[in-house]
Amino acid sequence: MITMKDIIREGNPTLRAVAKEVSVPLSDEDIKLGKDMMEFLKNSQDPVKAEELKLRGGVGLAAPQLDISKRIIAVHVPNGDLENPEPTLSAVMYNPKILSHSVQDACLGEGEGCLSVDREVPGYVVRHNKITLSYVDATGEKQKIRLKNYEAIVVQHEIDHLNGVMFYDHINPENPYALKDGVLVIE
Ligand SMILES: CNC(=O)c1cccc(C)c1Nc1nc(N2CCN(c3ccccc3Cl)CC2)nc(N2CSC[C@H]2C(=O)NC)n1
Ligand code: NI
Repeated sequence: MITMKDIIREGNPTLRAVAKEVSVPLSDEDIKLGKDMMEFLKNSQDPVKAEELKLRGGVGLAAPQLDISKRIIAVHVPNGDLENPEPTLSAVMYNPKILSHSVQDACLGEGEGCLSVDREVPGYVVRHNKITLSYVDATGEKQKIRLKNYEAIVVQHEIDHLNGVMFYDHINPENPYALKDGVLVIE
């Protein structure tokens, strides 16, 4: 089971490497890794398990954060409405690729956090508001989906990890809260 000790932190060169595509059909090893990554996210969002295992909450995780330089991400975005247990997006994505995106940009009003960054880095992380994404799912099927707003932000953050990009690379050093006209701020 994955816990915080398995997650590498800034300074580890794997976080700055470009990860390798996984071969399809998926190996048993890559399928198990995807399952373990998804289990970590669910545990991290469970108050009892997160406390027990001392996990930081996350809605996304990329294999390079486990010192595994493979193009695998897991995302598990709970529904904002606590009454509704259905997540708005839950998937393990192999070889995810952004095919196209909106002109419209967006950012999280509260900035972004990362399980591999043990510090607050304030500022707007401007990303595409909408993306069209292809990936191979855990059954080996090719998928093509469209995402927007928070889900799109999370997936872009995790795909950045596959390309050695950290969220704060996108923050304007002169003015971390500078925003061009028309950027959607997502609260
Ligand atoms: C500096 N200010 C901030 O971090 C920040 C501050 C306030 C609000 C937001 C919205 C912020 N931003 C931010 N908050 C999150 N979480 C909110 C808490 N949540 C969570 C925590 C515990 C249980 C269940 C859950 Cl659901 C887990 C997810 N996650 C991300 N990111 C950036 S994209 C990948 C994603 C990620 O999983 N990071 C580890 N950013
Ligand atoms: Ni991250």
